[in-house]
Amino acid sequence: MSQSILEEGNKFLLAENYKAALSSYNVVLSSKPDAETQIQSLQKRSQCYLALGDIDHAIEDALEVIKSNPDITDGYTLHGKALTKANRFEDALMAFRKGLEIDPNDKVITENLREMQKAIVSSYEKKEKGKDMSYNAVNLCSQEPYPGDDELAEYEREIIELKGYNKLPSVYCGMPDPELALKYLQLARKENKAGNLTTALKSYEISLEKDPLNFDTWTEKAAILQKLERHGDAFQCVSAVPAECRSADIWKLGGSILSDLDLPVTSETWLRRATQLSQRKDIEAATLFQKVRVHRLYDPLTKGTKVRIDFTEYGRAVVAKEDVKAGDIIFTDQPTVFAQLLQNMNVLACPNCAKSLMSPQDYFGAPVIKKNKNLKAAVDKYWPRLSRVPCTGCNEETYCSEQCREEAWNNYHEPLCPSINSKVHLLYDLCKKIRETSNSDQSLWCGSFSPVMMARIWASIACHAKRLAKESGHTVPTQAQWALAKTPYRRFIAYGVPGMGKSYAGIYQVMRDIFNAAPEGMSCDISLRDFEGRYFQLACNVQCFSDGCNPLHCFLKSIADKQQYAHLSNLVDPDNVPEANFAGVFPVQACFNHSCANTAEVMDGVCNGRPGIQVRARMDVKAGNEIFTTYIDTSILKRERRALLFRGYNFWCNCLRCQYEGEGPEICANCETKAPEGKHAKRSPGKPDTRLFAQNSISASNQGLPCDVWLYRLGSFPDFSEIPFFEPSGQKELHSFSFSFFLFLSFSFRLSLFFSLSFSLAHFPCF
Ligand SMILES: C[S@@+](CC[C@H](N)C(=O)[O-])C[C@H]1O[C@@H](n2cnc3c(N)ncnc32)[C@H](O)[C@@H]1O
Repeated sequence: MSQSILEEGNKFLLAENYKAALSSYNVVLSSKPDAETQIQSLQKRSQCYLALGDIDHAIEDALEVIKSNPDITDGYTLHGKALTKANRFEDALMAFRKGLEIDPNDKVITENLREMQKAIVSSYEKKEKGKDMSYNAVNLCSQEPYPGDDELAEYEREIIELKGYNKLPSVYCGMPDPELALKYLQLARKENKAGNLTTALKSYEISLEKDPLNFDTWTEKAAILQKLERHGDAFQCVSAVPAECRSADIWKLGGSILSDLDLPVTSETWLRRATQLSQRKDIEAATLFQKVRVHRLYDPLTKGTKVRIDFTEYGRAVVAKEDVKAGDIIFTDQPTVFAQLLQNMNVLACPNCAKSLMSPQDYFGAPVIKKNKNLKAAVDKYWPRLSRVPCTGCNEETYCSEQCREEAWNNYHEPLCPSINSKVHLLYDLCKKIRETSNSDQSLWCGSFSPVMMARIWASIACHAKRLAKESGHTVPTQAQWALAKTPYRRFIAYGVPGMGKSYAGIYQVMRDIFNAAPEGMSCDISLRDFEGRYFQLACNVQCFSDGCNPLHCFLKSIADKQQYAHLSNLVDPDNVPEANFAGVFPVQACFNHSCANTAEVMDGVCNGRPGIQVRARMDVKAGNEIFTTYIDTSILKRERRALLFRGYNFWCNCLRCQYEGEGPEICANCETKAPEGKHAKRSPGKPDTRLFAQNSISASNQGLPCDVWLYRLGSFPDFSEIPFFEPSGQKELHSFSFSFFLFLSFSFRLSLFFSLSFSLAHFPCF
């Protein structure tokens, strides 16, 4: 009976009569059919719901199918399709992934992934095209004094006194003669305009002798002196204008001169005043403020490297201090905070310095070593000697040395050690739970958002604050000491959608519980805003890394020239080496802006003898030019790149390459006409930056060719001039690249995040 109704339903479904089909499947399912019929009906009913736009029910049925038969791909395909329809792309991706784990060659899933990709892009294009959601860096960056600035300002005041910068300049005051003063002022301006600075200066001086109360003259003279690099004298001139009479422009000039005098905190005070007086309209003053701040905070970090940090329209930016050659290591960087990804927690590594602690048994397996005498001899001799030093209070952390144990204790572990904090087990339980479950949210936390990483941020702040309190003879830190302890994290931008913390209420609660229960002097109450801010800091800045020189690498290197052990390297599958991967935030590297034609790349590296990252130039960069890395896989199409960057990082990319490329391989970059079938540009999927689509009528017409010739270029960005023209092949492999660029599977890219799709972004300035 139910079989015949099922067949009837199938006929309706085939005829796209979804309502009738739905009724048939309802009848079948209410008749308690056998397991096979039930699965089939649920599957078909889910399809009907989907076609009728009842996505919730479609999802419900898909989940039932998965529950009844988790080992076939059908349920996951349906689930993924329904989630795609609901615009829940991350969840859909997870569902399809699970299906592909069962059958990596499932063509239906692959096709659905392509459909989903198109849906993502068009949903963005529809909603967002033309809107510039990128933040206005100058307006959003705070001008609040930095913790500890009071002391620095006092120190700078002493220098100003000592050097006499604030002394009133001596002026010979004869008989006041405002008319003559004006004449000389006009003359001075003329000379200044003509570039005769010294003559102009003389005229300003005479003008001031005749009218010493003309503040414009003082200001203009100061500007000339600044140009002549007589910064001390220049500051004396702006100081000659009483504070209450200073215009926004005078404050700005003074701020700029103070910056030249290397008195950044006082310079910031003057520039802050200029910004306030102009009611934040003077972008130049506000930008200069951020430039001064960025230099004072970052110069110590970039000392001895080929780069400096500057402030541009996109906020902080990495700029070449000197000419950089392709292949140069530009700098190395050490994480401010990091944690091992939960995904590979089974690979032992030092939680304090990220050094791999893998033993030969972990790599080869004890039985293999026991059986293979040669291997045993080699590992006995050449495997690096590693210590495993456990925490004395708990079983959660094992370090590579006593030094790391001590450092970890002082820097973050004390408030996170179960022997000290009765609530910390909540964190470890949470991690365990996340590793065991695998819905998309949880997977995110398994990656860059390891809750351990979040906990470590507050733990390191708490340890730092307690240390500062101790140094001042107290047990509980003051507000100022807490603020000072937070300063290392101010380097990381926090940009995202307020309110997201509620989606992770459980994780937030665990953080609160832990830090409320932390030992005296370390306990703090984490507000929801604080939680969100830290979360977005990770979202915008986190970078993956691992020990690039792990014991296996060292071992293989040591035996490389030993004839008798040469064959042992065959025992290692280079694609399957267990690796302890970490997510960290790196202060200098976090200043890199993105370009789809990135001039530098981030790699595993060694910094101060510890695992960290190194940044290598991909091409020559001239001194003074900004250096860019990429946040995503750049081998994908412009449309997808832009959608991805918007989704993950909240900006529409407008890099050189995006400007150069057309809207797609089927659209003319100049006139936006759609190319006919067979005339689409050829791409080479998965090959970053080797083939660039640049089918454009400008180039075509430059060559004297009409727009409808449909040419495209092949070559290496950005050397356009050298790129020859080729005839299109008509190949339509537009979407055949792998989906692995989604989420953070590729460690050479930043860990891109996918859930801050929003239209109400906010900056968290004090983070
Ligand atoms: C890791 S930060 C890069 C440094 C950042 N400029 C800062 O001040 O901290 C990432 C953020 O920089 C901005 N950004 C980076 N590259 C950009 C680009 N090409 N265009 C616009 N904004 C960009 C975006 O707001 C992004 O979320």
